[in-house]
Amino acid sequence: MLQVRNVSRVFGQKAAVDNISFDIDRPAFVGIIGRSGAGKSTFLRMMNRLTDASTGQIMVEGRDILALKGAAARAWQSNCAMIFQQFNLVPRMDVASNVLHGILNRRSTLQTLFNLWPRADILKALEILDRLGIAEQAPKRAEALSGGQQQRVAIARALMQDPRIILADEPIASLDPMNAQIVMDTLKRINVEDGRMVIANLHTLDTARRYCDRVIGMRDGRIVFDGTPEQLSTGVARDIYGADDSFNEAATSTSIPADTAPDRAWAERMLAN
Ligand SMILES: Nc1ncnc2c1ncn2[C@@H]1O[C@H](COP(=O)(O)OP(=O)(O)OP(=O)(O)O)[C@@H](O)[C@H]1O
Repeated sequence: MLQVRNVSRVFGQKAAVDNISFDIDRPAFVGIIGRSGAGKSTFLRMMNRLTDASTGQIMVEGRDILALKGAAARAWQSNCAMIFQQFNLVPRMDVASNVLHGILNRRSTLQTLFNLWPRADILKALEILDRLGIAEQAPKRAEALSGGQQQRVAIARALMQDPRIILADEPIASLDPMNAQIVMDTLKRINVEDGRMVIANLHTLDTARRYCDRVIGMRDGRIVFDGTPEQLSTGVARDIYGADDSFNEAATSTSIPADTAPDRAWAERMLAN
């Protein structure tokens, strides 16, 4: 599905991402972990073409998406929607319009000017909000919602684009444990039920272990771990984070209660049904 080949991004003298390569061959839930400055955001931003790569290729269905220009690059961006730590909604705009903004680039200037949306698009937006459990929030201003609800609106906006891949840059870093769980559950559902690949930068080990099929560990721009959550031992984590023996996993925990979060066993049951 996706082949990352020798991708680097250099800022001045420093390689933020340093010659990384890996393949993802199915619509998996992939977590990227690493300490601050490891290069996680830069990688996601290159995938979404928000940042140019210095060298390398990212091949998707035989096309190097890093080489796409103009309309082709924009089409790729709507195929791999991105969600951010700070939600990036329009605060004073109502929730439904925020969701519809996911397809803003498909509208004419005139439609945009008069805020005209085809009925089918409005119904689709409401359907997505309903699926994510926040349909009743549709008329409210985005700024009136809790952080967890706002992140679900951002996910709804991403789904409006009907993307094959969802890139999530620290999607729960601003949320309390309960809302973090709701947002991670939502991303997992989309991954399992829709078969959309999710690549999420995560700053907590327990979340990566619980929700991901595969975890990639980055340190100083390089991949230093690529394996299953089971292989992500404390020793491996210590190495990824460049920590010493005093490394304490609890310091990277979201405190999502273990007995309530849907885990990979849950996802496997869903897939089996
Ligand atoms: N636009 C930029 N100009 C200069 N340096 C940058 C730029 N963007 C990122 N960097 C540098 O690249 C390195 C990697 O940053 P990046 O944001 O990708 O790391 P990260 O792992 O996502 O960290 P965090 O978890 O703090 O977001 C850092 O040293 C950062 O300062």
